[in-house]
Formats: sequence, C-alpha cells, structure tokens
Amino acid sequence: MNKIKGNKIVLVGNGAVGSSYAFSLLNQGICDELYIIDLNEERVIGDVMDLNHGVLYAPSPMKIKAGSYADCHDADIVVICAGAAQKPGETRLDLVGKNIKIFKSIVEEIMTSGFDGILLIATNPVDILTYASWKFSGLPKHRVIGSGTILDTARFRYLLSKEFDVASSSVHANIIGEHGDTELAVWSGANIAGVSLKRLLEMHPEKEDRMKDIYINVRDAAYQIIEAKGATYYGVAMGLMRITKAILSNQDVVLTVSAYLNGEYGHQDVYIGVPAVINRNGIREVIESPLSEEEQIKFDYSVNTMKGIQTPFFK
Ligand SMILES: NC(=O)C1=CN([C@@H]2O[C@H](COP(=O)(O)OP(=O)(O)OC[C@H]3O[C@@H](n4cnc5c(N)ncnc54)[C@H](O)[C@@H]3O)[C@@H](O)[C@H]2O)C=CC1
Ligand SMILES: CC(=O)C(=O)O
Repeated sequence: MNKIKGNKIVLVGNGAVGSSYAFSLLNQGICDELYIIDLNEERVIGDVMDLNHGVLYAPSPMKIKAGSYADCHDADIVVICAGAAQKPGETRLDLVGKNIKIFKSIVEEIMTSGFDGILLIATNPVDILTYASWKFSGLPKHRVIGSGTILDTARFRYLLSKEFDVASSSVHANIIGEHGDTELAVWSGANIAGVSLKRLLEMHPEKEDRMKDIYINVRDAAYQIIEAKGATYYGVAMGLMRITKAILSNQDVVLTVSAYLNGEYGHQDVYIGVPAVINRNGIREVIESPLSEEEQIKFDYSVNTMKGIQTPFFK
C-alpha cells in the first residue's frame, strides 16, 4: 500500500499537463481527494465526470470534484499547472512575463483561502515561477517545490538505459540546473549499478560519441515533442505524481526538483533543479553532489541565466 488516508490535493490548471497529472494520481491511487480548478470550467466538469468513471478500476477510491480556491484552505498540496505553454519555436523563458502575471493572481487566491500546505509548481519557466510562487505566497522555502529537472533526469536515464541495455531504475544519473536550454548532465557522478560511466566508456569506447547526442536529445526533447504533437504532458505528469507520492508517503527520497539554494553549490536566492530529499514537510535538504570543474561552470551559467531573468521582476 502506498496510500495515506485523508489527504487532499487541489490542482490549478487542467490543461494537457494538469489533466494528465490528475489521471496519473487516479491510476496510482495516491490521494483521497482531488479538486480541480481552471478558467475553462466546462472542461473541468467534463474531466471530473470522465475521471470519476474510472474510479471503479483504480487501486483505491478517490473523490474527484470541480473546485474553487476556497478548497485550498485545508489542502495538503496545491499543484499549479496553469498558464501559457510553449508554441513550436518558443523557449520556456519566452513565457516568463505572461506566466508571472497569471501566477500573481493564482497564488494570491490560494493564500487568501488560508492555505498552509505545500505548493508544487509545473508551469514554465518552472524555476522562475517556483521562485515567484515562493515570493507571492510567503510560505517557507521548503514548502514551495518546482518540478525542476525531474523530467529531464527521467529522459536522461531512459536514453542511457537504452544505450547500456538496463532498466532506467538501474541508471543513476542526474540533469541539474534550469529546466530548459542551460541545463547540464552530471556526467562525473553517473553510474550504472555502481560502475562509473567513465569506466563503462573505457570498456565501450564506441559509445563515447553517443553521450553528446544523449545530452542534446534530453535538452531538446520538449522541442521535438511540441513539434510532433503540440505539447508534452505524460512525462511531466509522471514526474509530478512521483513528487506527490514522495510528499504524501513521507519517503525521504532524492529527486531532482527545483529547490531554493541558500549557499549550496555556491549560490543564493534562486530556485533551480538540484537533487533534494523530499518528504512530508516538502524539501528536507538539498544534496550537494560533487561536480567537476566544467559542470560547476555550466551550473553557474544556468543559475546566472535564471537570476538575470527573474531579478527585474523582483527588485
Ligand atoms: N515543468 C515541466 O517539466 C513541464 C511544464 N510544462 C508547462 O506546463 C504549463 C501547462 O502546459 P499545458 O497543460 O500543456 O498547457 P494548456 O494550455 O493545455 O493548459 C493550461 C491551462 O491553464 C489554464 N489557465 C490559464 N490561466 C489560468 C488561470 N488564471 N487560472 C486557472 N487556470 C488557468 C488554461 O485554461 C488551461 O486549461 C506550461 O507552462 C508548460 O510549459 C509542460 C510540460 C513539462
Ligand atoms: C515542455 C517542457 O517543459 C518539457 O517537456 O520539458
């Protein structure tokens, strides 16, 4: 059983990402009550009906209802997937002005309800919107979490798993930094069942060239998917579900999420993708994985890119 009784989630934003997340929650049976809020109330009504028709076949009962911001007051987690999404050719950072404005009103409504739980953010650019949510909400930094590079790490581990013909759960490797174009792979710490990637590449030198392609495929996956089908949603929905499960089941599991840095990795006052221990209180701690000199330079660049964009909004 991976379910704790009596928990309540409010989802704000029932588009492609939000509705896929709702479906993954139902499928895995990890929450008791889900309330859904969106400007498109008709679609919420339709999705609530549709999801409820699947409850009989879910691992455990779940109440799913159309919600209002008042429902946030005793929620354990409010998950925000609302806002503009990238169109083909747009970067995540192109969405910043529009989505910060939307978030100001959404987070104010959530906090007016008396909400005192954990905020989980998926909307892009996710690192900056997580920072914005922390600023707008006044919640402690450990109770504001962004999905960060959870999806990028899953993409990375998937591609490495194909290359080395093992399950992705046996690949230990992270993508950190911005969930976006400046993200980086922590090659120096990557290993499969304890055998370092460096050692594996010495044993299989023919794979060396593939590693660069793998990084590029991870970094650019969203562009490829958006070009092919207009949006990405299943991968991130699974990542959000994984973070939700870590919180509700108090798992103390390490996931690459957007977490607030307070000196870790040499940086302050920024939310960015790093490995962090997640439990019922939110982010228990940021794990400072050792980085090579080159990785640290790339991480610094990623952080500075985030700060350069967010600072004018929060002077
Ligand atoms: N963090 C990650 O790894 C990923 C993040 N995303 C991001 O998630 C966000 C959502 O993407 P999609 O679901 O594809 O977009 P979508 O356009 O399908 O859904 C967005 C939803 O937000 C709603 N919305 C807009 N303003 C609202 C407001 N003020 N209050 C309540 N609802 C509001 C819209 O009505 C719509 O239903 C985008 O910013 C996208 O870039 C997408 C994939 C991965
Ligand atoms: C859209 C997006 O952020 C992603 O799929 O990575």
